Amino acid sequence: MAAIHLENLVKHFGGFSAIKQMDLEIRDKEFMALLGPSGCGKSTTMNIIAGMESPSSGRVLFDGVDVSQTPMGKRGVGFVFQNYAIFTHMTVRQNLAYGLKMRRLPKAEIDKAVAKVAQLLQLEPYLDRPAAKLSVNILQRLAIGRSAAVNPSIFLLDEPLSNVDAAFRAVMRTELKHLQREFGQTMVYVTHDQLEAMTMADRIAVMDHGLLQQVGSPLDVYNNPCNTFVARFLGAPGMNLIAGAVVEENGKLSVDCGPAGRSGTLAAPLAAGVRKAGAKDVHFGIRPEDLEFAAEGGAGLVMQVVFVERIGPRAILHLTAGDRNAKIVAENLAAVKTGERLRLSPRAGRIRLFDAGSGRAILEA
Ligand SMILES: Nc1ncnc2c1ncn2[C@@H]1O[C@H](COP(=O)(O)OP(=O)(O)OP(=O)(O)O)[C@@H](O)[C@H]1O
Repeated sequence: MAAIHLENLVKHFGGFSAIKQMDLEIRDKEFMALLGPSGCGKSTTMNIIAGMESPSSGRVLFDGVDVSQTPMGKRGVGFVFQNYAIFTHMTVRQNLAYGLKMRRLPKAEIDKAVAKVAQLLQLEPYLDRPAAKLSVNILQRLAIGRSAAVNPSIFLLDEPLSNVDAAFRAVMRTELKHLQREFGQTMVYVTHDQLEAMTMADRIAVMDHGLLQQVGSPLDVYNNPCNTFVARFLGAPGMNLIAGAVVEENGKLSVDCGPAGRSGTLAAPLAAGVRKAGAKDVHFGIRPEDLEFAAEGGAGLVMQVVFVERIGPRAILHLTAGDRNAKIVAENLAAVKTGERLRLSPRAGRIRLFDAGSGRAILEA
């Protein structure tokens, strides 16, 4: 068992609060990504879990036991940083065996563990090479392998792929997930790259300005962001958020998005949520892949194409209507031209509304 509980965590550096308040449960054997923009407090959180920093207040519990005062070396966590810490005077095999030797394990056991990690991380061809001669990609793979070899029940990785090239990063995303399944560790993974978080994590903890914004499965946080920060931060491009005002006509609610026009009638559960919240000024949220072309004369927003960004078979259309902006992502947009006016309607069930004042999502009722 290796569940982690961060309880009422706060961290100040002098007068600056890097973590304002944080409560987070990381389940045993879970792959949890800490995701957020630079400076939001991800590494500080990770360092507190590792024992490299102590919290200003609050507690860190491993399986219900308070480890807040336990020194790093006694916490039994593996840690891999952005900058690989490898002994360059040793071979790959010696690096992989290092932690196991320190634990004075029998040679046969060390050999077995090294062979397993080398196979999982595809380090077999390099085993007898000096680490000093390895490429950056392989060095980082070795850094991960060296920490994994001792099979810590908690494995912390802080931006481990940010220095490796894009193709290798894609390979490592799969390998890391595989490694975690194979070893059954609780893995906490710090990244500002949503693709890494979305592809590997069981759950994502989204942070901003030292505060936890939302925790959930990748699909849940993507589909149901709790506020406008999460809505914008996840997705490439992020969710469209078009300023609007709720209007009621014949007992039906829709959103008037000013120069972009009026949305269709809101579905009953969302309309009930708007009524319950008493929301008036809102952000009309729709993912760029959830805006479809609508028939002329029908309901929907009308916006003009200002830029067509082609990415292979897909394109991102940049749209505007007065001071309102939006983007669509779709395939087969070859015929669309800059300057064209498009009528757009959201895919059924995909509209999200956020209170304009607080930025919080308006939930269905
Ligand atoms: N030892 C320190 N002394 C003073 N300020 C610090 C210290 N460590 C971190 N900070 C500040 O705390 C804030 C959070 O830093 P942290 O490294 O946790 O952010 P992050 O989300 O991991 O971002 P990045 O990806 O850029 O490292 C930043 O503003 C940083 O400058």
